Amino acid sequence: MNALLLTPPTKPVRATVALASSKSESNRALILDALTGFRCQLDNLSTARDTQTMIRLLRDTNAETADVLDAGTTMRFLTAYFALTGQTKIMTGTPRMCERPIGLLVEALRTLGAEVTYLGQDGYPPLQTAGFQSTGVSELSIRGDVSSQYISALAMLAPYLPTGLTLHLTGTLGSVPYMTMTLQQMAVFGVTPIADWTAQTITIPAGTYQPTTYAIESDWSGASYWFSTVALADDADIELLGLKEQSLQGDSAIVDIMDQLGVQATYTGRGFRLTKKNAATQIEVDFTNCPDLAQTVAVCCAMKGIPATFTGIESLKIKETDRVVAIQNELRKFGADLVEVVPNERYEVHAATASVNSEPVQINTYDDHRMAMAFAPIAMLRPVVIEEPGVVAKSYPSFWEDFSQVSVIEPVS
Ligand SMILES: O=C(O)C1=C[C@@H](OP(=O)(O)O)[C@@H](O)[C@H](O)C1
Ligand SMILES: C=C(OP(=O)(O)O)C(=O)O
Repeated sequence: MNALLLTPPTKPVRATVALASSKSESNRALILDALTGFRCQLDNLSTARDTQTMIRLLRDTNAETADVLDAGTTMRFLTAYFALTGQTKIMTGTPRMCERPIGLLVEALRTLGAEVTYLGQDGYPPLQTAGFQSTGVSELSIRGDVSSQYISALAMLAPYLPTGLTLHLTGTLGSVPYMTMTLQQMAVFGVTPIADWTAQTITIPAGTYQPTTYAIESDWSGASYWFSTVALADDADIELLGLKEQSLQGDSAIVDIMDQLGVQATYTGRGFRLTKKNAATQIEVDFTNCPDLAQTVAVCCAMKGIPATFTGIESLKIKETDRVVAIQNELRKFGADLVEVVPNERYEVHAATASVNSEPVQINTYDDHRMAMAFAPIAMLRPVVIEEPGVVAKSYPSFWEDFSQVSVIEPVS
């Protein structure tokens, strides 16, 4: 087995980290650029595999098949792109990707006039797009409580429909900042949608994106592991480069969450400096709008011994793995847990009980980059072995190189 042993620092933690840039912002910018005929200048595109896959698949116009691997945004955004631009393409991905639902998006694309056929199980990839003939539909309803990626995908393509599109979102909305990010990026590229979050409608006018220059910000989801590192270390001072004071990314919510877990974040003009402060004795967090932070915060609370109540984590079950189960399995190795107290609604994080100076604990990563990165900060307290560490390539390929600034890392078999 391929694994890394991470051991606790022997001196105060000091680091300056050039974070990976946001794969979410990058993947939107790439779709918008493609719709201008690739005439934009995109700066600081992410090195994340999800973004590199998007670049490759957009360029490879003659290929019959687009294999997105495990990239959710790439699957959802490209399905809408190929379907509504009338291209014939087989969309597929890893076995897990073929278990992640796409039925709501396909239904919407068919309503608009796209020909989409499932090649395996209905509602899931693989599928084939094969032409577009507008039905003239200019309004549709879609659930907003499964994945915001379906809505972002439709919104980005909507200006190219004959009369634009009004989306009526039903149910309790999740991941709203990701939709806002989409709409704000569309506006930068020259088409401005109007969202009414109370009425749960988004109106996108017909139009065309204009060539522009766009610079991608560093990734706040990737920043979260550094906040947790500071929260768990005895003495830490870390600067994260490339983050903006006002971000498009909802995961910048990590600043307020970690403020309660003992991390002071101060804007430096080129990013954020993280230092230590007093922590709360218990916390309550709703992850509806920032689901990718749940693993980071669960591990941090458990290891700091701060009891926490979590809501808004239902969508974790349909991500790279069932993240609720994965967190539970791995936290239990430390005597901690994530306990479902109200089914599908409310969870409690129970603190770790395992003593700190014992043998390394082996962490399974479930083909999920965030499992590897969320559990790594435990190395501030005790040795851990992270299995299949290469999973980080999905969003943050240089994570281990960066983490070697704060922990001794050695390969083990
Ligand atoms: O649009 C995006 O870039 C994303 C939206 C979120 O997914 P859901 O909308 O499925 O929650 C998030 O978890 C994912 O990592 C990236
Ligand atoms: C859920 C994630 O990504 P995606 O849905 O794009 O695969 C993630 O990066 O945590």
